Amino acid sequence: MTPRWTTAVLDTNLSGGWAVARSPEGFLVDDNGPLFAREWLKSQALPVLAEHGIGHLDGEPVYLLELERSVELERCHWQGLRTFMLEGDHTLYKVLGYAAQIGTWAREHRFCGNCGQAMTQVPRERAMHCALCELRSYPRISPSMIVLITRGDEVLLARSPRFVPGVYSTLAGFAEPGESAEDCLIREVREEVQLEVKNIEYVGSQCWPFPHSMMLGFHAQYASGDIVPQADEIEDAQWFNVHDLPPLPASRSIARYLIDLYAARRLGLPEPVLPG
Ligand SMILES: NC(=O)C1=CN([C@@H]2O[C@H](COP(=O)(O)OP(=O)(O)OC[C@H]3O[C@@H](n4cnc5c(N)ncnc54)[C@H](O)[C@@H]3O)[C@@H](O)[C@H]2O)C=CC1
Ligand SMILES: [Mg+2]
Ligand SMILES: [Zn+2]
Repeated sequence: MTPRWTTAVLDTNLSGGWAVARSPEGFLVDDNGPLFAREWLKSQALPVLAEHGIGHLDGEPVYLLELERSVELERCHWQGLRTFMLEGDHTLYKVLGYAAQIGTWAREHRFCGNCGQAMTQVPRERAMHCALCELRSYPRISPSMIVLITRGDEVLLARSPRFVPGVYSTLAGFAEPGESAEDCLIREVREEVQLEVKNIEYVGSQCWPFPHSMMLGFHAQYASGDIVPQADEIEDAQWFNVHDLPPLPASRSIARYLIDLYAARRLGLPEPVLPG
């Protein structure tokens, strides 16, 4: 089956296609959603910082207008990426997630980090280029480990003070330079709950464009130790029985998938599908 959405570096000098507009307040939306006829959108005198050709949706070219600030447009409002993740068409969320990552990265690489000159978009490649010192900057992706630790029928779930009240999730953390995925996982688990784990197994991954994480999902078994939650980062951490789980993260998150997958296997239920 041909995928509905494929990324590409499109020539912004060509006309036509769809466009999405993004400001610090999210994506512009009208009654038909966030996709607008590009020529119409470009005629709206928006404060465009940069335009990026980002790919094809159902065969049609899609562009991003990255705006300096949000503006009022009749019958339109602004909607954050998280809302698109939580509800609505998953393919559209993938388009917007990609657009958000490209928009953020290009915005944050307008000037060369090496010599300070203004950078320009490279034609036909997703890169920013400095003509003075030849530095090329590519989109930033931050690998993060996420792990479900289990002990028989029990799973270890924790709360960050940033979570919605009541919700518990798996442990996660960013890789540091010099670490393997496993090193990172072991360090994060020690830092956040002071436990040791064994039999680490890779399960699957997910792009998490908030703002540029690549989630690498693992399952690990409890080896030793007593839970000691990390001050400030972890508000509470507990063992929960798979028959009696607390409120869990959003269904499209890999955190939820890791929990649902383990629970399904323990309870002999059909396995969930990893949301991309
Ligand atoms: N898709 C999913 O199911 C889930 C995704 N996540 C994501 O995983 C990521 C890591 O989770 P946390 O527990 O918040 O991370 P963490 O345990 O590493 O702590 C966050 C801290 O790391 C630092 N940090 C921020 N960006 C960084 C970067 N790019 N590289 C290195 N350090 C950085 C900051 O000091 C920040 O306060 C976050 O982006 C979070 O949104 C977390 C849980 C579930
Ligand atoms: Mg963490
Ligand atoms: Zn430079």
